[in-house]
Amino acid sequence: MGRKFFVGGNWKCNGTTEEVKKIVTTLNEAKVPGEDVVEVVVSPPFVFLPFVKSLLRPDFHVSAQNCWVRKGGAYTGEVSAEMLVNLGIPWVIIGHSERRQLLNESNEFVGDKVAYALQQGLKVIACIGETLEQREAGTTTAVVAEQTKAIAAKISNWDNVVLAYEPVWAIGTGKVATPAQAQEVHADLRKWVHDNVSAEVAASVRIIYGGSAEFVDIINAATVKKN
Ligand SMILES: O=C[C@H](O)COP(=O)(O)O
Repeated sequence: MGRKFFVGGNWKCNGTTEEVKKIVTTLNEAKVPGEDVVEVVVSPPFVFLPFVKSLLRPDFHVSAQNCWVRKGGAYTGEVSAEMLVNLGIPWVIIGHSERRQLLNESNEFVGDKVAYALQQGLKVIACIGETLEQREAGTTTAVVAEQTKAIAAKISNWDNVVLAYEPVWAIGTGKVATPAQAQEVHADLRKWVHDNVSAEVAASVRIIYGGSAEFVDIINAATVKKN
């Protein structure tokens, strides 16, 4: 069977109760293929998670944007994987470039977080991606391989992992990666997983593009082409 499509929305540190309500109302009215074809996951800030979960249609799911690296305890300001499980939150984003860059989360720390979240029963959207400097230096493949290696070193079961390729130069910059650029890195990544994890995981793991994207009106594009 082919890999199921995956669509995610990271709301980052944005929103008010009113805005969240509006977005969820819009999402609830959206027409999408069934859950057997595409998984739809939205990732509001922690404080809105239970609220969004309670309003969101049941075929769409919620994700946290982060969680603590180990069991909860005296870690002021943190939210543990156990708490997310307790709230019925199925997904968590780990290793987003904003956390890697602004909060100095290292590859190793991200690997530990992914492993701990998976152990607790969460599904993980693990983010990787290169900076503009790294791309221009021709090290994109090596950088994403190194980031993936740090995760692979800590986990043995990839069933609940989605790899999100998020080029840092195409996040909040107004720049977007072309489909060909994203596809090239995805292919390299899948090859890395094949050679370093297993052929089975390489065939089954979902790799998604998570940088900014250009809106393409497929229906209009098809009409123009037809005419
Ligand atoms: O997690 C999503 C990416 O960081 C894309 O963010 P952006 O659409 O704000 O550039």
